[in-house]
Amino acid sequence: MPSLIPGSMESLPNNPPVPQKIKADTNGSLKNSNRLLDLRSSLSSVKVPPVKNGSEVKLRLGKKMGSESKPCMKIEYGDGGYVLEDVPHLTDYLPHLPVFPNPLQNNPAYSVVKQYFVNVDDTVAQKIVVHKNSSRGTHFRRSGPRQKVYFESDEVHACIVTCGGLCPGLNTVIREIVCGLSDMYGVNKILGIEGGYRGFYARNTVTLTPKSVNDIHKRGGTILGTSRGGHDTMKIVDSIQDRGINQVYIIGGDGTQKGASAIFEEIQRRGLKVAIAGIPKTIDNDIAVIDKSFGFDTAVEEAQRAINAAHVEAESIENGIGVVKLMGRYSGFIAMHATLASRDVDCCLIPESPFYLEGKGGLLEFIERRLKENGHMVIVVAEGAGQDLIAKSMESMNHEDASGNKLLLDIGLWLSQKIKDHFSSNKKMAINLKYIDPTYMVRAVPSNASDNVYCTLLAHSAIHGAMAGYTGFTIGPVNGRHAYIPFYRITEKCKKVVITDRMWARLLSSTNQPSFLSHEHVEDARNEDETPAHLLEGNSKNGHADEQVTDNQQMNGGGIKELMSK
Ligand SMILES: Nc1ncnc2c1ncn2[C@@H]1O[C@H](COP(=O)(O)OP(=O)(O)OP(=O)(O)O)[C@@H](O)[C@H]1O
Ligand SMILES: O=P(O)(O)OC[C@H]1O[C@](O)(CO)[C@@H](O)[C@@H]1O
Ligand SMILES: [Mg+2]
Repeated sequence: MPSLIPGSMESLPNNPPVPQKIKADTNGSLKNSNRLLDLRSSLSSVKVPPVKNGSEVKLRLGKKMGSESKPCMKIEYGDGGYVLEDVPHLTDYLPHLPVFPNPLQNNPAYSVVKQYFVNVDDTVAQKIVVHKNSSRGTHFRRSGPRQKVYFESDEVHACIVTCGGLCPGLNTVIREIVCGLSDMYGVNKILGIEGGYRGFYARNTVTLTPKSVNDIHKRGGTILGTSRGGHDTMKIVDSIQDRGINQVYIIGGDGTQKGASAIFEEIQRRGLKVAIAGIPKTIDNDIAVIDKSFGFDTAVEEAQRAINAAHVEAESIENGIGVVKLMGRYSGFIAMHATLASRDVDCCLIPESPFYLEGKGGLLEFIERRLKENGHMVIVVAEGAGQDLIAKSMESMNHEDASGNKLLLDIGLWLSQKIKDHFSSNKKMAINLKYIDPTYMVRAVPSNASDNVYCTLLAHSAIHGAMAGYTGFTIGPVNGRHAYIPFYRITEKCKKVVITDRMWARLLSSTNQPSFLSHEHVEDARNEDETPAHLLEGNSKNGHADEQVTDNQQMNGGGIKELMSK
C-alpha cells in the first residue's frame, strides 16, 4: 500500500501523468488546472506558446526516423521564459506504481540534516549570468533524495556497467554506487556487468558488495572491464528482463549515453519498471551541459608530470624541444588546461584550432623564433589536432574503432618528424627534440582527491534519482549544482573548446603562441557556435535567449559571440 509522507514537500500524484506508450501516436492534449500534457508523434511540428501564468508540460515522444530514434522530451514552461527540460519518470508509462517513504528518513547519518530532502520543484538554471530583462531560460531538475521513493529496498536489483575508454574515477563511481545503495537505501542485490555493453549478453556477471568494492577506488581502470562496440539493444534489454534487474547504472561517454538512451526507450516500450541512470564519463571532458566530467582534473594533473619531464629535457640541452601528446579526440580541454596549469608550455595545439606549419605565421617560424629567444621550448599537442594536415601528407586510413569512432593518425610522431626534417634540411639550427607520449598514462591512474569526492556526488545523484523513480536520465553538475539531465541533451552535441572565447585567449596570452587564425577561421568558428535550433519556444533562434557567455559556458562550448563583442 503506498504511503503518504506527513509534511512532505512533495505531493503524491493524484493525476499521474498519462502513460506515454498509450498516447504515443495521438495528437490529443490533456489539461488540468495548471498543466498541459501535449503528446505528439512528431518532434518538429509542435508549436505551443508558453503559458503566461502557471506552467505547461509537454511530453514529446520519439518516433523512429531511419535508424535514428528521436528522444522523448518532457518540457515544462513557466513565467518569465522559464523552461524545464525534465527527465522521464517511471509513472509516465506506469501510472499506478506504489510509493514508499524514503528510508533515509530513518538513517542516523542523514536524518539529522536539516532539509536533507530536495524539494520536488527545485530546478537548476543552465544560464546563471543574466541581464535585467533576460528570460529565465532552460532549467534541469535538481538531483538529490526525494521524500518518497518508488522502490522498496529489498525489491531493488541493481546492475552497473562501464563502457568506452578508461577514465580515472571509474572504480570510485562503482564503489560509491554499491556503498551508496547499501548504506543509504539498504539495497543488497547489485550485479556488476563485465566488459561493457556486450557483457549483458556475452559475459559473466559479478556480485558487488560494499566489502568487495571497499578498496577499488585506489586502483585505476575499471574492475568490471570495458569495451567499445557490441551494443545490441534487444539482447541487452532481454538480459535485464531475464535477470530481474530493475535499476541500471551505466557509466560511459557520449556513445555510452546514446546506448543508454536506446535501452531506456526499449524498456519503456516493453513497459518495464526499470530505472535507467547514466553517469557521464570521458577523459576528454567533451560532454555537453555538465560543468566537467570526472577524471578530467586527475588527467590534467597527471599530464603535468609529462610536461615537466619535457621541460626538464628541453631546457637542459641547446635548442631543446619537448613535444608532449595528450588525449583529446575532438576536444582539446586536457591540452588547454594542462598548458594553462603548467606555464612551461610555449605552444598548445588542439583540434578546435587549425594550424599550419610553413610560411609566415606558421608553427615552424614560431619554433625558430622561440628557440632564438629562449634556447628551448615545449609543445603540447592534443591527439586530435592537425588531423587534416597529416591526412594531406599521408594516405588517410579512415579507420574506425568498434564503436564507430574515427581512429586518429599519430600527430605527435608526425609533428616531431616534420620539425626535425625542417631544421635538418635548411641547416639553420641543430635542434634536440624529445617526444613524450603519456596519453594512456593520464587516464590509467586512480582518481585524485577532488575527483574522488566528485565521483561520490555523481553516484549519489544517480542513486537518489533511480530510487525516486526517475529514469532515462544522466546526471552532472550544471553551474555547480547537480541535476538530472535528459539523455538527448548530453548526446546531441559534443562540447568543444571555443577558440574565440576567454579561456583560449588566456592560453594564447600565456604561451604567446600565434593564434594561426585567419579571418576565415574566426568566421568558421563563429558559425560553428550556432547551436542547432532547439525545440524550445520563447527562446531565441539558437535556443538560448539573451545568451550571456561565462567561463563556465566556455567549458560547455558556448561563447563565440563574446569575443566578437569585445
Ligand atoms: N549511437 C549509439 N547507439 C547505441 N550504442 C552506442 C552508440 N554509440 C556508441 N554506442 C555504444 O556505447 C559504447 C561506448 O561507446 P564509445 O566506444 O563511443 O565510448 P564512449 O562512451 O563515447 O566513451 P569515450 O569517451 O571513451 O569515447 C559502445 O559499446 C558502443 O557500442
Ligand atoms: O581506448 P581507445 O580505444 O584506445 O581510445 C582512445 C580514445 O579514447 C579517449 O580517451 C576518450 O574518448 C580519447 O581521448 C582517445 O582518442
Ligand atoms: Mg565518445
